[in-house]
Amino acid sequence: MKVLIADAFPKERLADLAALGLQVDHRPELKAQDLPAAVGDASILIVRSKQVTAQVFEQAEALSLVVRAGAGTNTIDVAAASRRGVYVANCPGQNAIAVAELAIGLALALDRRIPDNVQALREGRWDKKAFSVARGLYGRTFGVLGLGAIGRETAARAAGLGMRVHAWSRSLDAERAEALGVVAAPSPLELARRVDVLSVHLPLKKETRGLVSREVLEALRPGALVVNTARAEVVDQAALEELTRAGRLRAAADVHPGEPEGGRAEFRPPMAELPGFYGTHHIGASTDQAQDAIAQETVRILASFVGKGEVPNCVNVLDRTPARCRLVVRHLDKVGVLANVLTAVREAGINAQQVENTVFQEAAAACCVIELDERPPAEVLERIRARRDEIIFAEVFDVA
Ligand SMILES: NC(=O)c1ccc[n+]([C@@H]2O[C@H](COP(=O)([O-])OP(=O)(O)OC[C@H]3O[C@@H](n4cnc5c(N)ncnc54)[C@H](O)[C@@H]3O)[C@@H](O)[C@H]2O)c1
Ligand SMILES: O=C(O)CC[C@@H](O)C(=O)O
Repeated sequence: MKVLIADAFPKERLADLAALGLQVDHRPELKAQDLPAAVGDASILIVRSKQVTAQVFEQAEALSLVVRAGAGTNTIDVAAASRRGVYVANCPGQNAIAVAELAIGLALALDRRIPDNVQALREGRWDKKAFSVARGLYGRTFGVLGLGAIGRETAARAAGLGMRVHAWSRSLDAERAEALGVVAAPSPLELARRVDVLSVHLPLKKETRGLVSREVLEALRPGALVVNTARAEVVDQAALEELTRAGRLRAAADVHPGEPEGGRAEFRPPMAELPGFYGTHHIGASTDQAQDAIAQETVRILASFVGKGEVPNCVNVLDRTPARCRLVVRHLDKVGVLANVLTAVREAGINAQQVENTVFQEAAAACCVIELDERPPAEVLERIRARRDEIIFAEVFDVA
């Protein structure tokens, strides 16, 4: 089976992939626009931030699995993958510590203006007077937006600095907040009203695009710090720029609108030159520790896929099918029994969405649950039950 790796990948893990019997083609220099042609007859594609467009899924007929060697899957056209029955998996949590370390580093850098300090000395300017102005973080309030893997690691580190941590996450209740050592805010807006530092850790989805809106940013206290290591599009960039330019907020971001996909390019993010803004080069996940953890997880996903046909961390299978009812058939575990049941269903023009067969001890009997588009007419059920030499029980249940 062929694997194309279209981004950087640690050397030792390339050997692990080869040891799985995979034919590995490592081409980190590939551009996103070349991917549709480059995938060729590969069955598996591994990418970091490289865009995987619908065209890839339309052209690459052998493609079965795309692994995002990272967390966010917004760079992959997951809907197009789903239409072609291609699995998309990611490596959740594996780079969380690295990103949390950067988020905290950026908050500290903003408070003490560390990059400007360094820059001034590089230019031969001693300015203890100007650089002695800082509020300090201890005892202040740190806001976490999105308490997933990175949000949780960031919250723990902010607490370690002696900060009071408040958080908003869509399913956060007071009990879970207490267990995580944070105070739950009922909305992003209310979180913004409470905090001195706002750190963004939400994935980019249609519901989160612009979630850190002008209203949320304006609700922050004057002089508050905003740190975005998630995705640029989650934050209203025009409002952030305006409020930073006005000196109302200070901001740091690891992610930028229209950032280049490769390692080196000419790029001037619109806010890069503002004195109250620090930008880094989308390096949140770029520590040796994180990259090795990601690569090991990628190897685990591929080992499971080639060994068992199972895809860990798959992000594009439905949790629940659109089925309206469930046909439950207990039957003798013999050749052709399920084919007979499915034939009866098919001849009624009903689509089977999902089929799961579990076998009783001693493998003499089994139970098959078939999720169906619609309720089969009574005569179909009678036809199935009529095969008394193989069917023990058959009934239809509505899916609640
Ligand atoms: N700067 C970097 O290098 C870097 C590295 C890794 C991840 N990231 C970004 O950080 C994001 C978060 O990563 P993570 O590992 O914490 O992911 P995660 O899946 O563990 O956490 C995401 C959080 O967002 C919440 N969420 C998901 N969909 C939502 C929605 N529609 N509305 C509101 N909340 C929603 C989830 O409940 C969860 O709490 C990634 O999606 C990625 O965009 C950036
Ligand atoms: O691979 C990278 O460098 C970035 C990864 C990061 O954005 C992620 O979502 O995991």
